[in-house]
Amino acid sequence: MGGFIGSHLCEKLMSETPHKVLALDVYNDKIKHLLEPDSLPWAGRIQFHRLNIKHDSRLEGLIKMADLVINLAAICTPADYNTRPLDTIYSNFIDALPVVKYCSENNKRLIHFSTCEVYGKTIGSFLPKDSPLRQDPAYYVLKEDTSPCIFGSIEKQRWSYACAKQLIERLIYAEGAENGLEFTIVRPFNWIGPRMDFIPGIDGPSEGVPRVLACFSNNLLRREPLKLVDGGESQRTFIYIKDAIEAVLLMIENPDRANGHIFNVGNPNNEVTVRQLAEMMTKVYAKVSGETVLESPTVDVSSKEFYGEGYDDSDKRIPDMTIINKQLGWNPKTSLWDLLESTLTYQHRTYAEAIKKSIAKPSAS
Ligand SMILES: NC(=O)c1ccc[n+]([C@@H]2O[C@H](COP(=O)([O-])OP(=O)(O)OC[C@H]3O[C@@H](n4cnc5c(N)ncnc54)[C@H](O)[C@@H]3O)[C@@H](O)[C@H]2O)c1
Ligand SMILES: O=c1ccn([C@@H]2O[C@H](COP(=O)(O)OP(=O)(O)O[C@H]3OC[C@@H](O)[C@H](O)[C@H]3O)[C@@H](O)[C@H]2O)c(=O)[nH]1
Repeated sequence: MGGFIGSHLCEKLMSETPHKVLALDVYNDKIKHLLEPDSLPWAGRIQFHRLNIKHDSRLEGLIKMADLVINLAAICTPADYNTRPLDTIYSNFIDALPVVKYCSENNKRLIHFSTCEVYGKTIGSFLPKDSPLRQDPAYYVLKEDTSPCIFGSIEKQRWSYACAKQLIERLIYAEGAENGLEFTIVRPFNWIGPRMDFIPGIDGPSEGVPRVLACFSNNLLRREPLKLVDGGESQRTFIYIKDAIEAVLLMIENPDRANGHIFNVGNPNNEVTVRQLAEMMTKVYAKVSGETVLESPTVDVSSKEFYGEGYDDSDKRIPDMTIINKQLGWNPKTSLWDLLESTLTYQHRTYAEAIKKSIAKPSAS
């Protein structure tokens, strides 16, 4: 609950609902503004417990106290999947097991965060480059109940994350089928917004590689070219975190319509290639910061150089919205331009000064 999505969810639950939250995480920096000072209107409704779900005897007791458990804890940055595959698999599968078990044994409802990466690559990506079928949505739109999960070979350790998430989904589904666990599985499609990940060298390790929004924000803030991995040809649909949180709230408030379902949560109207994302972020950042655009705003880099051996990629990710639309009547609202404008305004306000200072006064090595 102390990460990017968790912080936005806590904010929503505090400001718009009467719910109480027991927030568990190893860090609380992103929810500090909700915990202090004691005079906040929701003081007493949110409690933070610093614990690692991997090994903490307090976990079962805390689950017993709750009506609903939301599991967001995971390693979920692609730079880790091929470089720390063991940690990635343990985090996304093994460490989630006690949460599922305690929910099942204590008859607690569980909302578990999976990922759109469980779909892997599209069927269309295996067709010849010039095949007209590549234009047919049947070959690329991702549907919860019919699309297959297509991963690369075992050497492509990129898929360690997707595979672990798939197995925990199957386990939760089986707990539902065999033991009556009440569950909802969420598959987020590139949720982005303020507080996502970290800016290397400012509030995270200098050598760290966060997800694309933070990588590109860091480049823009430092006036460096944005790095396009393997030409930036992969496609993604990006959704504003605040739109996505509305969907999670509907799941929380409507158990009868959400239980037993797997939901894609994304914005099919916001599709771009990574290259187009870089171009748009460059324009938006110039607008919100008042700074000029570099002569060469992007630079190509190979995935081996950027992520190391064993990287692979999802080619295209368009969520089918039929199930979430039917069950919860939810639709995303914010355009990519608008969500980048508010997010990059936040990035500029939060980090520009700190970056300037760090450049002027490099830390002693
Ligand atoms: N942001 C997205 O677009 C996206 C997309 C697909 C899936 N997801 C999934 O949503 C969930 C949340 O993602 P996020 O974007 O907020 O990432 P995040 O890294 O900001 O949040 C994850 C949080 O989990 C905590 N955590 C990790 N392991 C823990 C442990 N063993 N014990 C206690 N806390 C632990 C981390 O400290 C962090 O605060 C993850 O399960 C992720 O796989 C997110
Ligand atoms: O600096 C960069 C960073 C990233 N990229 C590219 O941008 C694309 C998006 O990268 P992200 O880091 O946002 O991560 P991905 O979309 O590949 O995966 C994410 O998807 C859903 C979640 O489960 C996870 O948060 C993560 O696995 C990839 O094609 C990546 O290669 C760049 O071209 N340059």
